[in-house]
Amino acid sequence: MTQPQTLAIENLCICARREGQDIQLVRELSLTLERGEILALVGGSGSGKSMTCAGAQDVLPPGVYRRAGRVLVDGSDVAPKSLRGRTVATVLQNPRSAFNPLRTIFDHAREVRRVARADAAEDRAATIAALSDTGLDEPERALALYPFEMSGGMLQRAMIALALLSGAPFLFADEPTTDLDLVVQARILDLLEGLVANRGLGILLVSHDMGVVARLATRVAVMQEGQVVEEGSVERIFSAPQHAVTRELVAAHLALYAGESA
Ligand SMILES: Nc1ncnc2c1ncn2[C@@H]1O[C@H](COP(=O)(O)OP(=O)(O)OP(=O)(O)O)[C@@H](O)[C@H]1O
Repeated sequence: MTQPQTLAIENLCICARREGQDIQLVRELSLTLERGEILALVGGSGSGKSMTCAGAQDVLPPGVYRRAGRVLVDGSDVAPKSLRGRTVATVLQNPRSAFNPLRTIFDHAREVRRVARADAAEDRAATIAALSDTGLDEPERALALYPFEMSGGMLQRAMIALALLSGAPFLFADEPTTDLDLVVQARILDLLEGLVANRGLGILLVSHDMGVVARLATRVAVMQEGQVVEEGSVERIFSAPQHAVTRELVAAHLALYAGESA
């Protein structure tokens, strides 16, 4: 089966019901993600980045709903919830909260492979291979570990391994390095970069860290109040930002960078 090359979100509108009124959290948002690229979604806190990722897969929190919008894979309409774990894998900010504390890493891996309809007889070998691909030490031993027995960096690698096991061609990575120390952060970024280069994954990277964006992204989409206000290549966004929000984000990054190198 050939893998899809393009994932498009069109005209996504997400609302929350508050005191009998609809509040728009994401407004007419459209984005296209290609295999082999990292599209960074940036913007201030509350601008709608996480809701966009959740809404595109219909995994919205209670009280929040998708009022409009469609998702297309290689130009064909698909049901957003059908993307989960098959076309799109997700890596979240706090890996500890994403794992079931009562289940081992292998239990999680088996569940991912079940959703991906993979051959159960190969679960163990495939899981060891995926854990090893993420650079986790002693992958065989990691199979039997519970989340509380692992560090944040190990868990983030395990979460990325689960994403690989799903075989999904696209990855939504929502602040994947925010809770990690700088050394582990750099290793996880290297790992994500490698997955794009070696496996041709397409990554939607949600980040508030413009340093991470400058290092990893191919393109950047900037959000404000639920809308994409600017989109362009990473070079153009940093060299000639057009929108006030983009200019602010770039200026804040450059000020920090100047401070660090002083
Ligand atoms: N469970 C919820 N119910 C209703 N509104 C919510 C809920 N969670 C978030 N929101 C609102 O949705 C809007 C978008 O939030 P979202 O989490 O997508 O922002 P974000 O850009 O990812 O921010 P951050 O960088 O802080 O994670 C915000 O106004 C937020 O207050």
